[in-house]
Amino acid sequence: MNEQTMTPGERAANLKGMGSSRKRVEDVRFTQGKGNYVDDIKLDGMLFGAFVRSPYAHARVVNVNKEAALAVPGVVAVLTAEDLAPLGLHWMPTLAGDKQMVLADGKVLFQGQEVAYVVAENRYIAADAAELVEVDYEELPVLTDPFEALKSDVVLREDLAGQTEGAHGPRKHHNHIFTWEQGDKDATEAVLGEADVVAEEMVYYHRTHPCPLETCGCVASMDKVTGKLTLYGTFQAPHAIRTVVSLISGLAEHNIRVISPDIGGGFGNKVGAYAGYVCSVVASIVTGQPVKWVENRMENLMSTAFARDYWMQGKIAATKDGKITGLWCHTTADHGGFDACADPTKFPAGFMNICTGSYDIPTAYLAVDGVYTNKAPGGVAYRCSFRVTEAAYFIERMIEVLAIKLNMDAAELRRINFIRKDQFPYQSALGWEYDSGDYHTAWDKALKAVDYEGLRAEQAQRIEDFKAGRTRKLLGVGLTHFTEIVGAGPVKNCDILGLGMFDSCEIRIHPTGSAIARLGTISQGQGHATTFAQIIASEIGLPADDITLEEGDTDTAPYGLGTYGSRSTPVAGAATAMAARKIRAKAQMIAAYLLEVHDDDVEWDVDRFSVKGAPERFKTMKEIAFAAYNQAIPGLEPGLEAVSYYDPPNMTYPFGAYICVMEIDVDTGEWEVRQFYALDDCGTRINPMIIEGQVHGGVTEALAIAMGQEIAYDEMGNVKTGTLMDFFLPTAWETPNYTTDHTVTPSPHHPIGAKGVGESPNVGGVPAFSNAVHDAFRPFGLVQSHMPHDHWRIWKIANGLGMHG
Ligand code: PCD
Ligand SMILES: [Cu+]
Repeated sequence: MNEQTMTPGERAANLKGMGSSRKRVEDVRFTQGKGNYVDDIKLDGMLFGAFVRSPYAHARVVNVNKEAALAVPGVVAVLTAEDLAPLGLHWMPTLAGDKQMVLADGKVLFQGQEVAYVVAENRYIAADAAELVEVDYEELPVLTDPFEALKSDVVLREDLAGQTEGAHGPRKHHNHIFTWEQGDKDATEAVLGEADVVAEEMVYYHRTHPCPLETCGCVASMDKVTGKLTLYGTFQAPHAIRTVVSLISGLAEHNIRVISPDIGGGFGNKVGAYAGYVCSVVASIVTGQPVKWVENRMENLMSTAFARDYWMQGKIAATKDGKITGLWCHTTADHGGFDACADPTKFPAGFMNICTGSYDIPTAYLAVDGVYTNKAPGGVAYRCSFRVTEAAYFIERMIEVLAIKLNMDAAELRRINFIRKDQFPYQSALGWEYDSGDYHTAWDKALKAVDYEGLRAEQAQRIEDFKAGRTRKLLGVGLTHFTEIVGAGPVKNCDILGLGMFDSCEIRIHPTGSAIARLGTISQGQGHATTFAQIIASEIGLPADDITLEEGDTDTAPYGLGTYGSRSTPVAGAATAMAARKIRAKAQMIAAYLLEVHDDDVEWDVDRFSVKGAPERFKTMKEIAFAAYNQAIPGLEPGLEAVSYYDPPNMTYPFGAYICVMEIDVDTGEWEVRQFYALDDCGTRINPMIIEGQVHGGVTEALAIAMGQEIAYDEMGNVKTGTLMDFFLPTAWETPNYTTDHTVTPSPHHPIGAKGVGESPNVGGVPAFSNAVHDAFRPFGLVQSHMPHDHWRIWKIANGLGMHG
């Protein structure tokens, strides 16, 4: 084949552009063990830092004695709040505008809180010496229940005592953080008062943890000669970290270089700033040597950002034939000892106001109260963007509860309430403008794929058999139709610490027709090097294999807000397409010059510009690239590169229909997923194989959360699930087979029509699994029970329903 004879289709396939299941280019390195993670970084004279952490959930720190630790050979320094205070570094601002102690100053608020930081020649000495730091604690009463906390006389945050205004408005109580209200309270209450039917329920989404394979860590290296600080770390938002480090340390931002090397899974855990980063930076400045800090698994589970812990009281109103007329929700959000949620500033409960879901609900009201307790701070993500998982779980449970009350089929109840295709762009009662959707088509496709009618018939037979004593197993059909909101976001309403949430891409085409692109985002396993090259390949006609992608080095990448909230495709993906289009526009002028025709007389054709009406006269992108560096073209600068900073006009609203078929043994509480069907609509699909991988991963995490995973505390505030012996991570053994499917409803405002997908499977998966458990017991009277649905809890449901004789 040569360039003259190849058909446009063949030339397009050669590019491996959008729509191709191009193999992940990252994996050649990863599968050979050649990844380069933070812990692989070894610098000359590097020291190691380890924390002394509080064993108590609430206690006064009366005294810290470092002497024994300092006497250990190889120990270089032991830092406490007292050492940091004169530098103003004993606290740091959280992403939610709260004040978090870097090292405990007089008091600890959760088990595992950082009290002292030991710096030593290696990790072993640091750990041994940390054990020798003597801390005198005076125990205080512990509050682990947010409802109790709001009533208690015990003041958790003494530093805020008497402060009636918080970062998000007035505080009602000394353990209260904020109240956030959306929608129309009076109108919603009026609707509830007049409705034919109102279903009411408390929906609890337990506390869990992203638990990436690689824990959090960093290496701080202060070069005293150049005055430059290099900070390597597991950062999902490297540029934001650079700005934060500059603001809190006083170092000029141009003297800080932040590098995120390979990241072994982020899942939201690596968005925030941790005490370990600050202490490592200080230690490197003080000692003049590089300092590494890497958490162990227990530290990661106990002290870094948790997810969820939302108590959602709901009321849903409907006519007697099932048309929903109103939704009311009051959420009590347990934020732990500091408010460290990673939400855009104006959204203290994230995008929880997407809780009207996929339904056309005319009137709604949402209030969220954030509360301090003696638990670890965080409250970020874990495949949910900003509290979207909680919102989807809430509405998908409320729909089921309403179906019970109406004695209706839950699939039909959804169908009659879906936002119709012709209603998009749809204005929701809680303030969002959904960009596009076609819920009915997706729903019908899903029900048909699993033979929904057949399943219900089988279930009816099973119930009969169970009642007649012929089986001890129940069958549950878990339905979910979710609507996600990703791509934060428009600078007009989304910022983190004042930084607008745009994103960026810079592309440079080399003379020989290959390229490098740099983005403000950072892959943690999503495969950006593969997919973003595909966008460029389609846009400018150079093979994806000839495009290098680089992320995560703030000295080279354009400023961006990072990767979380499935924002990379909606925001940086859009920037990538826009930058590529700038290049194509310049290429058009170069081509016209070379072909000696007017700019308007050439047209784009896959990988080249050809003369209109004379397709045999053309210049390929490769030829154009060379010309850009080799010819003096009148009126044009040499070179071929472009940068785009993209501020999206709106979020994108991916959606999906998930169905889980589950068998449950009422005597043992054991469950088995017989079938799991996941239909996702993320608009234009860049790489179908990567999407499928994202869905497999996200549904598996959903299985974990719904069926067993929990960060549980006892009444003393001890973390009961601080190891992987107790914290459920599914292995291949527990993971069922998934069937993936899709529809394509492009985003009307995104340059290539793509929406995010990474979070969707978790948002949709959790309610699908949970609804399956509930559905199995529905015929026997179960309305609502709390996750995680481990064997013991399922057994208790069966027992409570009198099924054990
Ligand atoms: N339409 C479409 C979309 C998408 N895609 C693809 O897919 C992926 C994803 O994307 P997105 O959705 O946009 O997202 P991003 O931003 O990138 O990412 C993020 C996400 O992602 C996920 N996934 C994953 N994977 C892995 N492997 N690892 C990890 O870590 C992770 N994480 C998780 C999470 S959690 Mo957050 O942070 O919580 O908020 S959020 C999140 C990429 O590659 C892309 O390109 C395609 O293809 N197409
Ligand atoms: Cu999230």
